[in-house]
Amino acid sequence: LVMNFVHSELITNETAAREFANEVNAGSEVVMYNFVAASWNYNTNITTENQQAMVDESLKLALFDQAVEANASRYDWKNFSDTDLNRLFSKLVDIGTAAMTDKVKLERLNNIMSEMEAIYSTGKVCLTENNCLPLDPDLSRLMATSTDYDELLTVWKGWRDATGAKIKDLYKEFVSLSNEAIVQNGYPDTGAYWKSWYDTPTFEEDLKTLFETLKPLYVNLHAYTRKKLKERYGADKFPTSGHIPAHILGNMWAQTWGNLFDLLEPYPGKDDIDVTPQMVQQNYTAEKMFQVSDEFFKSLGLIEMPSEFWDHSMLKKPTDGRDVVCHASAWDFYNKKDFRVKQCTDITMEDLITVHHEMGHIEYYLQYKDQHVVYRDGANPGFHEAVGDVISLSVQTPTHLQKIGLLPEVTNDEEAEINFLMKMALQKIAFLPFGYLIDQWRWSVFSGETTPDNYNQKWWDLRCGLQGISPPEDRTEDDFDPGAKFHIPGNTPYIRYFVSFVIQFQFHKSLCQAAGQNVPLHQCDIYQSTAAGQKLSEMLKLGSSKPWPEAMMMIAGEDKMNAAALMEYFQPLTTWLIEQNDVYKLVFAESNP
Ligand SMILES: CC(=O)N[C@@H](CC(=O)O)C(=O)NC[C@H](CC1(C(=O)N[C@@H](Cc2ccc(O)cc2)C(=O)O)CCCC1)C(=O)O
Ligand SMILES: [Zn+2]
Repeated sequence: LVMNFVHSELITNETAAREFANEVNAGSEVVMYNFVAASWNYNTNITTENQQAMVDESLKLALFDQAVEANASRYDWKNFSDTDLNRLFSKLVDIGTAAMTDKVKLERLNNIMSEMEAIYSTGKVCLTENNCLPLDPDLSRLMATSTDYDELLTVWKGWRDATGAKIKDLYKEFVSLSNEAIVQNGYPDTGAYWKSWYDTPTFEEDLKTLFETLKPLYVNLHAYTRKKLKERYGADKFPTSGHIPAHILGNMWAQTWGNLFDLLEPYPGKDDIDVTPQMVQQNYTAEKMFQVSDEFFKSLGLIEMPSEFWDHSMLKKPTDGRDVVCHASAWDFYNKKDFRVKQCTDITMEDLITVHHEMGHIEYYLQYKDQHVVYRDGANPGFHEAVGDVISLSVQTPTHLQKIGLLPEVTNDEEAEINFLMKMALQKIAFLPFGYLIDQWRWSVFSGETTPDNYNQKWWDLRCGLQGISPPEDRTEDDFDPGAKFHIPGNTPYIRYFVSFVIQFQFHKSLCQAAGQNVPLHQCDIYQSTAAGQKLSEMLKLGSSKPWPEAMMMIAGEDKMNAAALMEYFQPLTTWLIEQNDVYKLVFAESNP
């Protein structure tokens, strides 16, 4: 067969192009539904046949994407006069790792990813011969409540032996296959592709500026926390570097420190703003927690959860012995009808916050469901992470908790205010270096700057240098501590959370103004404000159809990420902490753990 390549001219007809895009949309909804449904089945029932079915669907999706890219490339889309059509086509041809033409390698890549996720999600730590505990809820509860230094160390180390160490070799292969695929999509490495979603040439500098701006708040909180932890565990347990051992912060990864509130509460004996006891006492169920959240969204005039959500979500850990991915997640089935949350919900305030976070994703899906499939995304990934957290900034205020019957009475004095801000800081400020460093590590791995023989060293350089957290016992390159954090085996990018933790305060400030709330930012509750809801939904409906600075301008009145709103929110606590910390600087010794 003589292959005669006809140098067909690029198609310039934009009406034909729009027609093509509409056909792709219809096709995408079917192929995406099949892939998401297969992923859902695997995540809610980890079996080899469900794993294979998911891999099969991801290969079909990749082939579909390759065909779309090939056909879209026949259009002269870069020169379209219709800027929206240009934007749409730029997304049609940008298919990520699906660009891998070698089917064997593409199948291997997908198999590795599902294998890493299975190892992580079925990981257990055996405290005694026949007492092996999973992360959710057992190990998480232990890390949150134990004050036994050695017990915490056993769990901390055990989790990393059961997950990270077992994932290391798979991850090396994953990195090279992912990079090989992404090069075929026109990017130098996977990290470059992930950063392209923010479409900002100064993105990394902007992030560094934000981090440096916020670092003093973190240093003060870190110094105060370390002082209190030394009182609890003894100063001899702390390295001379000024770092805090990683296993005593109330969380498996020391990413948020809210579970230390009992120790760190500045003025004990005030209102019990950790409403977990009230939730338990009022027989809260997982369902009830989601109904409380749904009611808040409805109060803003936003879209309520459809019946499919209630019929098909998995709102608590199954009791039939199935292995599931317990890590909470929200799901868009791309058929404009099916939207679900999968969460092994615990009856705690921490999980009530997570409920709102997941419902924020669902609200975004609902708001942009009539967009073209390629536009059914956040304006940038940070936007998607911010929606639920913005709502929960209002929900967590003592006045709101009182409105929904979880706080009997609210004391309005300086000390109660500092207590509240401390609780919020342990959730938001403590997180900032962690949210920042995960993809600093990953981008360096994808770019080749960090090679497999120093994966762990680089991880701890960042953990010590940026977070002031050090390993409670020696680590080697036989360990793979990044692999003990869901998003690494799960291959979920992470800088989106750092972005979210900054912009959610910009959104909050702007929605509070729209709601006519003339109170200090940390006391604002936008509950029942349809004006705030209107402003939020206008932005959400866009999905990713416009560059994110336009969406940012719509909702926040400025087109850049800006730490000012976060700093304004925490200002009273910042002042208090400086007084408490005898204003001494904290120096994290650079690289050595
Ligand atoms: C199909 C799919 O994957 N869907 C995506 C959504 C989408 O992309 O459409 C999704 O559901 N991703 C799961 C992920 C879950 C959580 C998470 O991982 N959080 C980070 C960081 C953090 C910590 C504190 C906090 O308050 C907010 C964030 C962590 O726990 O380290 C767990 C608890 C909260 C959010 C999520 O919802 O973002
Ligand atoms: Zn999220």
